[in-house]
Amino acid sequence: MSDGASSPETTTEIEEDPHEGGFRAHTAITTERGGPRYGEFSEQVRALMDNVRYACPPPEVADELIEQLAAINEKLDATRIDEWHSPSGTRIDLPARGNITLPPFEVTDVNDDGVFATVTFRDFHLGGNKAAHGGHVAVAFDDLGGYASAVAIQGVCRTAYLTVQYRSITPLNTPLQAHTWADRVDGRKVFTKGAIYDGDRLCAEMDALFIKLNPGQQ
Ligand SMILES: CCCCCCCCCCCC(=O)SCCNC(=O)CCNC(=O)[C@H](O)C(C)(C)COP(=O)(O)OP(=O)(O)OC[C@H]1O[C@@H](n2cnc3c(N)ncnc32)[C@H](O)[C@@H]1OP(=O)(O)O
Repeated sequence: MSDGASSPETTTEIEEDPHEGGFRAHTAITTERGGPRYGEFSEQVRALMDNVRYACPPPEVADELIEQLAAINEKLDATRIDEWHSPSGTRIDLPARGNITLPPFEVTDVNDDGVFATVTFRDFHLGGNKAAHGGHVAVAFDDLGGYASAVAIQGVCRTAYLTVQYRSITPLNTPLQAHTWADRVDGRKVFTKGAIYDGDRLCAEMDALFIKLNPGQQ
């Protein structure tokens, strides 16, 4: 995130922050949870998913991998904590805030014109014929649109609807320019728009409504 970027109401430590409803009343922001190598850890998981998407392991390799993956999962299972304290989704120093379920993006600016980010769809986001799956494009819009809405209304929002116009192929493994912005705010409603470009070429557009949650709202 760029210096001086504005952000929704945030907190750097949530231990004292009351858990109000399904979302926190504040957006947790951290840079240290999970330790200094959490970014590398996340990237290894993404590389795993990239490889799995294209892998065709012979049976003896599958046998070996299943054992290794089972051991890894056992080790990871022992480190699980609750969602409010997990690094995933709060590490603003990492791609997609350290959330490996999102297409990795880096926020380059947040200002009065909205949120600007570079998003790169990976091999594991493949829809077909080297193009990103449309659902993953919507996921990127949901998170970056939610971010722009939260900044505009200074509070955590949930998506009421989100539509995507797929204008041209969204390529994989290519840094794309994403922009989301609040077009209009009406009470708790934030009408939000977005676009993803590959250079000058428009890949997809978003039209969405985000609603600011009331205190305690699920
Ligand atoms: C730095 C880190 C950043 C971090 C930034 C991180 C960003 C992450 C963003 C992720 C966002 C998600 O994925 S959220 C997950 C996906 N979304 C959901 O699960 C939401 C499920 N739906 C709901 O929970 C609910 O329906 C809500 C909260 C959306 C709305 O319910 P509500 O709060 O009771 O509000 P309600 O009274 O019904 O509606 C309020 C007003 O909105 C209108 N409205 C409500 N829904 C709709 C609709 N679909 N289409 C049109 N209009 C609607 C109503 O008519 C009303 O207008 P009026 O009468 O006032 O004029």
